[in-house]
Amino acid sequence: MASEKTIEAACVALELQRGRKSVLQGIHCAFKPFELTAVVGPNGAGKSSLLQCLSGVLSPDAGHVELNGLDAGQLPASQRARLGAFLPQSETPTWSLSAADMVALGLLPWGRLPDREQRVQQALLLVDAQEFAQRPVTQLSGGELRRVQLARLLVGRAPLLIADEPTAALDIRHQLQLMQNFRSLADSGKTVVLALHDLSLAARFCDRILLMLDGELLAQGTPQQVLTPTLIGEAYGVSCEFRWRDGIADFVPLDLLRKSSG
Ligand SMILES: Nc1ncnc2c1ncn2[C@@H]1O[C@H](COP(=O)(O)OP(=O)(O)OP(=O)(O)O)[C@@H](O)[C@H]1O
Repeated sequence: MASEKTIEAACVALELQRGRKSVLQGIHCAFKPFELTAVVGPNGAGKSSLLQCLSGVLSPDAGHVELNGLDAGQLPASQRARLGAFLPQSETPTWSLSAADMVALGLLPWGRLPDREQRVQQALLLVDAQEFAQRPVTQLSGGELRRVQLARLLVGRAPLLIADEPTAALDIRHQLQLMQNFRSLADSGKTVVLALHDLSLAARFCDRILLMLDGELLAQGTPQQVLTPTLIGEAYGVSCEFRWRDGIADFVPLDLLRKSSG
């Protein structure tokens, strides 16, 4: 199990309570090798909570996560870390370690690999952050730091990659580069799950979309099946149009359908 090259992850009847609020209800979904999945939905819909359960950061109150058919909650933490890597939505560094050292933290689950330095350099290159390698992470801009944190996610060997809003702080060039990287990683057999707010990027790069609303899965399927004006209207309360041109989706929000509650 520890040396799995590909992984199928599944959420089975997940329920999660945070404070007094039920934030995940009856979640059933599966994530497969070679697939890039976007989890989308309005603020507070439960995307981060779902990703935190999938990665093992949170334990669900009911239901479970399966990794290649085994209950992930029963696996030792070290083994689970080798199977799935997770980038949380936000994280403020408190030590002034170098960017290269921060990236190397992503290799901890594998011990001291002989090609450690090479892997760190390759991961920094993937996110265009080689020039920051020796800079203290406390002195980077928000987007620069995010790219270093993304390199830490990408540096390891885990077959499951989970990232919460990975494009949020990035400029458009680095957003595009990152989504191309995630696409290539999925094409090479990784199982990739991203929470995204950018529906154009989700439609263009992802195989599957999970649309969440109020802790439930409102819809799941291909971008064409899920990103429809009806479903987007129901989830976000906006009217919209998707324009497709040469496989590139352009999501255009048109107007508010109801007063936003968020
Ligand atoms: N630590 C917490 N304690 C209590 N409630 C929480 C906590 N974290 C999140 N929540 C609540 O859980 C619900 C789901 O939050 P979650 O962060 O999963 O949503 P999200 O879809 O990722 O939102 P966003 O798009 O704003 O990041 C929200 O109602 C939120 O207020």
